[in-house]
Parts: sequence; structure tokens; C-alpha cells
Amino acid sequence: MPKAAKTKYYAVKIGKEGPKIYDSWDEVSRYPGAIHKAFSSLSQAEQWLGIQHNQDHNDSSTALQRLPTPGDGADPDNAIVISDSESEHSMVPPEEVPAVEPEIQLSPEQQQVFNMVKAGRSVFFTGAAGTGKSVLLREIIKWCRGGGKRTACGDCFNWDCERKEKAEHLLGKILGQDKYRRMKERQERERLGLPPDENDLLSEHDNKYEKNPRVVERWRKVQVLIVDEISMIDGILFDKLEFLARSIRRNQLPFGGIQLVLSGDFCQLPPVPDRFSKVATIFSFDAKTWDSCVGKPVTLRKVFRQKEQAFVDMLNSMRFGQLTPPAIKTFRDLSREVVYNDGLVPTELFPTRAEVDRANTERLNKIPGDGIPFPAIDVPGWEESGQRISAEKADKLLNNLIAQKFLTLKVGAQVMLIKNLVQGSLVNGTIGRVVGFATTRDALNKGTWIGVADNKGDKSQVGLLQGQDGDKKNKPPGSETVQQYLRSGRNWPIVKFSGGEEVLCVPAQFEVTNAEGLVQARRDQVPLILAWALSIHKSQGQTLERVRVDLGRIFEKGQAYVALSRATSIDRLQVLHFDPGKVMAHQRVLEWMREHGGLPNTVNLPHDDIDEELEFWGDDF
Ligand SMILES: Nc1ncnc2c1ncn2[C@@H]1O[C@H](COP(=O)(O)OP(=O)(O)OP(=O)(O)O)[C@@H](O)[C@H]1O
Repeated sequence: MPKAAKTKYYAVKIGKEGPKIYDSWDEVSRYPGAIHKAFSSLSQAEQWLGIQHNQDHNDSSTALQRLPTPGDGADPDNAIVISDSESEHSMVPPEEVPAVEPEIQLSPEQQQVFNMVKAGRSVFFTGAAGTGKSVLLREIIKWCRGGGKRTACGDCFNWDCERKEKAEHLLGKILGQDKYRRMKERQERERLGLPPDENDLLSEHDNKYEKNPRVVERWRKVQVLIVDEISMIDGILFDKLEFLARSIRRNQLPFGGIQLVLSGDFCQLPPVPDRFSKVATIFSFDAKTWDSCVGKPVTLRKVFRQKEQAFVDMLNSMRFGQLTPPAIKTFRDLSREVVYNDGLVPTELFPTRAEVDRANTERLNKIPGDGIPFPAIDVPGWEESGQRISAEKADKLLNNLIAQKFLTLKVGAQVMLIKNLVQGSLVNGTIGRVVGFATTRDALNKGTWIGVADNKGDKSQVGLLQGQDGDKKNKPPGSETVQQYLRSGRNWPIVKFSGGEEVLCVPAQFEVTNAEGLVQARRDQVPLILAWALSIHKSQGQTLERVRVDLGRIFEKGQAYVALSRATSIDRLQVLHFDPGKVMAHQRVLEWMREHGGLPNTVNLPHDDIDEELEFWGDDF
């Protein structure tokens, strides 16, 4: 006779619907990061949930487990054990269960661009700050990768690189580092008026680049090239890449037939001009091949970052460098101090990195006591050949990340989250204050949430997450997994975020990938940076809840606009030394926008002064 199936009770302590007991696994709403356990008796399940019950229980093998996500087919009884059980019974569930909000729904205009990409069309989409360009790009990348399209990502996952490195990073990725270095040498020769080097890689008559089979292979196979922050890539570089693509692929179609997906706002930060040659900024739309590569720009009009229309209008007129007298008055009035009651101060944006470091260090030093050091664990990944990347090279690659190699924190330090934990509330850019340090076990005992970001940054959760898995190439060996951090007896910072959530921040994984998504190096670090101050360049792409900007030292076109447009509301924005003269837009950009229908007729074209533009440039930005 067949044995009767044993009844099971599934108690969910932290989940979508709060503490609840189910008698069938199928009824349980899947919730990544939930805490659940299977019991053979109802009373045991109730007891585990803290519901008063007289019956005693025999269960001594409690474990914290990961609830599977829909469709992963996991058996609840075989869920992955994350921690052992000694402290399980004393665990108090958090009063409030963090809700994972649904993924962002693309707006109709974002969807329209997405459809163009799906139809295989090359596209350049633009729009003011906060119109959801990066969100759309992330969806496109997901789709490309999911659909098996070979995608060479510019720097879309490396938004945190300092600006100067961005263009170099992109080119290095696409050309291969050696080819890029030689291209720079050629530019230098041009600048100095020397004849072209005989080894010039980009000469029409020279096919030496074909000697690097891996680079050639990559160029030949890539189907979609994605570039974020296209405003930072100059036109000469764009033409060179276009030429390279055509010649390597032996295909005379624009960009050798590669589908281009370009995104950015030319009213934000421009390419770094060459201070020595005194040549005006050459934008990528100035490239000879731009028009043949991408058709008419598509402009996203709906601004998501700010909700107040009056603020959106002011920022838009600032974007074009033309403010009305009432807008100037309003910006001047923003010099008042904004007082917050939760002890968190606004993040101050500075034009240079040196100012940022100074401001953060000063503030940290003012807090009495020694800081707790959090050194990162850096792990070299793999070359395409399958060889391990050298520690020196990994170090170089990782230095571009926003995650720091050495982070020092104290109770009271103001910090910023640099990974997404919960869509909509605990995201990259959310600020908070360190309120203590604890082990994961302490946190579990006290019911403090443990923030675990996934290592892609776009689909995340608060809760416990299975460590990264994957094949040898994608998983640098010897690295500690997230689970190991969770098991470790080390103290990690507890941060009280601006929304009131207290979260223990365990290390997250920050990866540098090559053009094909292969992990070249990985940094395991607590996903926090000091956030009293931030550079304007680093803030590009960020959404900040509280911002203070001193425009006194602004030196570049687009800089004031980038800084102020990070703010989500005018009530939480403080602007010092507002000077309408510093609100500058590039004449070339406005002309180009006018030609392409992106500029209202009411906006006048300004006069550009190249000397003035170049004079302000220094190396430290
Ligand atoms: N379709 C959408 N629905 C709701 N919110 C959205 C949508 N698209 C974007 N957002 C939100 O708007 C904010 C700004 O988005 P995003 O950073 O992608 O804008 P952006 O155009 O790239 O800005 P910037 O040019 O300043 O980098 C983010 O908080 C994002 O979550």
C-alpha cells in the first residue's frame, strides 16, 4: 500500500503577506528574501511564528532559508540554508515588512524607443535630466542579453566611473587597451604637428589591428553597441570607432552594420576639451558619420525625478542656459538653510574631487573616536583567453568603481547607499546615518533587516540572497560569497536611512565586466560611501533627496544644471551663490537641438567663448 503523504505546514515569518501559515506550498506567495520554514505540525509552525501555543515542539533544526522566486522550481524543503539555528527562536520579526515594489513600468514614450530597438533600428534617445533614460537603457540591456544578442555595453554599468575615465574606459573596452593606447599616441602626434606614426592603427591603409584576433572577433560578432552618457564622447572618437567598425567587419554599412543604442543629454556634461590644442568641444553629433548612423533623435519628455511642474520648468530653462527673472529670483531664494529633523544633512555637491574628499574627511574627523575600517576584498577575474587577470590590472580596473578600497565609518557618519536594495525606497543614492555596528547574528536576533543587494544592481531585495553562482569564468575563484558574509562573525554597519529603515549593510559585489559581460575583476565592499559631499561628476545619473550646491566654483557648461537637477524637490534643495551667469549652455548644442526640433523657439542662441571654456579646465575634476 502506498504511504500516505505527510502533511506539511509552511510558516512564513517575513514574506509578502506578513507572518502566515500555509498548508500547501503552492499557496505561498513567492517573495525573494523571505524567511520561512516547513513544519510537520501546525502547533510547531505557530510557535515558530511567535503565536502563543501550549504544545511543546521538538523542532531543533530551525534554519533561515531563501524562498524561491517564481518559476525556479525549488522544493521548499530543500531551500538553501543560510545560517544555523542557535539563535533562531529568539528572533523577533521586524515590525514592518519591507515591500518589494513592482518593477518600473516603462512609459509609452520609453516603450516606443524600446520597440524601435527591438525592431533592430539604431536609435539615439535623449531628454532632460530625470526623464528615465538610464532606466530605459537598463531594460534594453536586459532584453539584449536575455535574447542572446551580442551586446557591447559602453559604460552603462559603470556610471560610477569618474568622468575622465569614462570615455577612455569605453574606448578601451571596444578597441582593446593596447589599441586605445596607440590611438592616444596618434592624437598626441597630431596635436604636436608630428607626421603620423607608421604604426597608426586607424589609418585607412593600415590593417595592423587585425593582428589581434580577439579584438577583431569581438568587433565582428557584436550586434548591438550601447553607449550611455553619449554627451561625453567626442565626435572625433565617434568617427574613429565608426571607421574601425566598418573596416574590421568589412561591411560598408554605417558602423559596419552594428545596431547602435545611444543615450544621453547634450545639455549635461560635455566631453573633456583638449586644453592644449584650444579646439572647441566637438560633440558626437558633430561627427561626420553621426547622421548616417542614427536617425532623428527621439526625445523623452516626461520628467520622473521631480514631481513639481514649476521646478521642472525652472530646470528646463536652466538646461538651455536661459532663465526668466522670476526663475532667477526663486533660485536666489533657495540660499536659505533647509532644516531636517532626523539628523541627516543634505549632500553637498562640489565641482572637484579634492573638495569632496576634504569635506568628507573633515566631517568624519569631527566625530570623536576611532573609525572602523572596512577594507574591500578585491578579486581578479578572467581574461577572455581564460587566463586569470593580474592583481595589478584588477586594481586598475577596480579603481574606477564608486565602491571604495578603504572605507572608514563611525557611528554618526552620513552615508549613501551605492546599490539598490528595495526598488523605490532603498536605492542607489538613498542617504542615511550609521547608527551602530553589529554581526548578522545580532541583527537577526534584534529583527534588524539585512540589506543584500544582488550583484547586478537592478533587481534587488532586502533579505538573504543566495551567493553568486555561475561558471568558472563568471565567478572569480576564492571569492567570498554573500552567504559567507552573512555567516561571518564580523561587525557590519547598521544604517538608519532617510525613510526610517534600519538596515545592516553587509558587503555587496561590484564588478567590472568587459564588453561581453565577462567579469574582469570584482570588489566586495559594504555598499556605502561617505555622503556629506559628492562631486558633481559622480552625481551625474544620481537622484538625490537632499542637495546643497555652492555654484560659486562652477566652471563648466552644463555643470550647474547637472547639480541642481539631481534634487527631487525644491523644498530639499539649497543653492548658494546662485549666479545666472554660471548657468551656461553650449551654443553648438542649442543650435543642433534647434535643427532637430528639440529646442523651443523662445530660447535664444547664446554666444560661445572657447577661450573662457578652456581656461577653467584643470586636471582635478
Ligand atoms: N517609467 C518610469 N516610471 C516611474 N519612474 C521612473 C520611470 N522611468 C524612470 N523613473 C524614475 O525617474 C528617476 C530618474 O530616472 P533616470 O535616472 O533613468 O533618469 P535619466 O534620464 O537617466 O536622468 P539623468 O539624465 O539625470 O541621468 C529615477 O528615480 C527612476 O526610478
